[in-house]
Amino acid sequence: PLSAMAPKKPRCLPSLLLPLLTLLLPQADTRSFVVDRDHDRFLLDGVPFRYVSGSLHYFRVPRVLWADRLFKMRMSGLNTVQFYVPWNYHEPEPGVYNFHGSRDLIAFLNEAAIANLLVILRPGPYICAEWEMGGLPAWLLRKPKIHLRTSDPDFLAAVDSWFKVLLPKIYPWLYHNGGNIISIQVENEYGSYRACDFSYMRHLAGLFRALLGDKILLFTTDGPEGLKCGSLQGLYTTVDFGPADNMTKIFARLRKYEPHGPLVNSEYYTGWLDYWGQNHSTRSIPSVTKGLEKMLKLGASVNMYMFHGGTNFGYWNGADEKGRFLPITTSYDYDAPISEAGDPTPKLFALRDVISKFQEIPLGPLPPPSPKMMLGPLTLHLDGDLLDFLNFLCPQGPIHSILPMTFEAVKQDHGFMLYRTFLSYTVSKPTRFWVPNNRVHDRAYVMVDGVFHGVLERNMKHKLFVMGQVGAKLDVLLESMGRLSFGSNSSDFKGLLEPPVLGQTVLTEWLMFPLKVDKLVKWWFPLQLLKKSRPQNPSGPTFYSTTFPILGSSGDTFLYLPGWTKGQVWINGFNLGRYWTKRGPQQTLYVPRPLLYPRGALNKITLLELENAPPQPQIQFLDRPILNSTLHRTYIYSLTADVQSTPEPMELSGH
Ligand SMILES: CCCC/N=C1\SC[C@@H]2[C@H](O)[C@H](O)[C@@H](O)CN12
Repeated sequence: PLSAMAPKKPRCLPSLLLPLLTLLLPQADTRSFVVDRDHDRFLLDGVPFRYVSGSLHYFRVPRVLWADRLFKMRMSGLNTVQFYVPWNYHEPEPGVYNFHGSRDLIAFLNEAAIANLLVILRPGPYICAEWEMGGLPAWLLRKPKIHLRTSDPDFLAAVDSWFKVLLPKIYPWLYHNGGNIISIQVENEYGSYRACDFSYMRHLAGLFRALLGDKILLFTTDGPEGLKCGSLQGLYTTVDFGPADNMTKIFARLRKYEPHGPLVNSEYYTGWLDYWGQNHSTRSIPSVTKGLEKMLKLGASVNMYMFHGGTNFGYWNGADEKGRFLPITTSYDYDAPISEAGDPTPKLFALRDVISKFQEIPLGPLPPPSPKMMLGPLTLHLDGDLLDFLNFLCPQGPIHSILPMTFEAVKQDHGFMLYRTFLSYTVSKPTRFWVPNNRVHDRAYVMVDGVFHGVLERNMKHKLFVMGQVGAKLDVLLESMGRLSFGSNSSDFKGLLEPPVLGQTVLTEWLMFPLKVDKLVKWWFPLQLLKKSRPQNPSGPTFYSTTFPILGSSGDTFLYLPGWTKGQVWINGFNLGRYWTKRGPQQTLYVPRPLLYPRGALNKITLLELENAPPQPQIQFLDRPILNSTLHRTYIYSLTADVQSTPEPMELSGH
């Protein structure tokens, strides 16, 4: 692997010069990155070194765009890139590993080296990151009593097995071995987790040492309140905080754990995350640049979280729990210096100016924003109700159980599962259908004989009433909105976690259909030819699609779905992510140009609308994002709120 900092060996040197040059180059045996406690600094190859780093998550950026983003980070004056390794992204099933394509971690390390960036690696096993289950694989929950992030033997066995695959892969990339990885984080903000299990942290530290040797710098990161349970003897202690926090107080608290050595902020927040149904988060440029300058003046090493946020494609978003369940949006723009579409922002140039006061900035301009494309409006045709395709979505047929089973119990990790039962008596008047104790995880779309009746949602007190003849099909489509990635003191199982109740009758005898929606959407066969010819419902889970060519010049674009409610989008079979136009604040989905076929070829877009499509099922592609639809009021009310006091439904302001 290429070393990020050693000068590149020039090619075809006269043979007599090569030995001399080799003497000048830092070789693997003289390469080092260490803490100099006598002078409160890092040393790189024996020379004082301070990293100015930025976070970029390869798992949130298509591989073909990695080099572009890393180059822009280097040109911004950064000398290091920090990123997580999500366990669930690479081990989809126990013992099944995927390091190909946009999961090719080694290729990303090499791209960082080519961009002349050192690497701070954060392999977890838990990473938080607003990522599904904080990076832990959902299949861990197939053992329902497992205690995540503790010395639970089942959890440690899975962790050991994973790290015995991952860590040997990165060993050659450690800086002292000739690579660009200068330090590695153990766990993530462990001090914020209730367990405070030092046996677990010691196990991880021992495992990392056993597999990576004793030269690599291992560290921990915690918020200021988490240092007690998050730090560990032998691991360098670092903190995270943002522009509004009291840096003096926090660094003073850090000094109680690291009396000597460089001050490090491993996550200096340049922006913040967004939740569906909440306002878009931003951090002002003056506040962010002021904090960075103050830290650099102190001689601290800093990683800016995020420098480029990217996108939660597919079902990969995580969620928080702050009195209620708050799923993270598809966009992870994070109001970061490099926008979700990879464009330098004013915040980047302002930060670059600050960095230039402390270290050399690469000469040359930042690339301009990428070309953007507008298209449409396009009219989609209705392919059919989701129920029309049940045999194709669940070819192996349903699983029967007296009580409903969770996603994890049937080994469905993400997406959707249909729960079906039959009315054992005629319900002749509107009767409440509900799930006790808020055990809908996370959204349930209710149909009676295929007719959509409404939605039940986690942490919501929706009232839903149904009627039907004896023997009528009662279908409940469950959607997982992403597992808790932070703050969870319990495992976030998905599905109907308790049997629903109709009136006063607990409903039993269920069929579970795990749905392979992504497989069906990828099918070349036009969906509408598969459906039974019957009148379609005006609402409820329904597939729409169309094909379209790009006639003019192509470019990045932003899918806009005015009038649609909530659903999932695929472009040319790629799962672009969730949309929730009705709830916001995100109104558009970023479509990277490489996903689109160039002139002449037909592109295909497929929507699974879960509630209600607009009268005219049209979509557009805009040349700019809409991430901050102002929410006057929201539907969000917690389980304990009195329904009567709930504010009026939200209206989205236009832009
Ligand atoms: C008060 C915030 C505590 C949760 N920590 C957060 S929210 C945004 C970031 C990312 O999740 C990051 O992965 C965490 O390590 C720290 N952090």
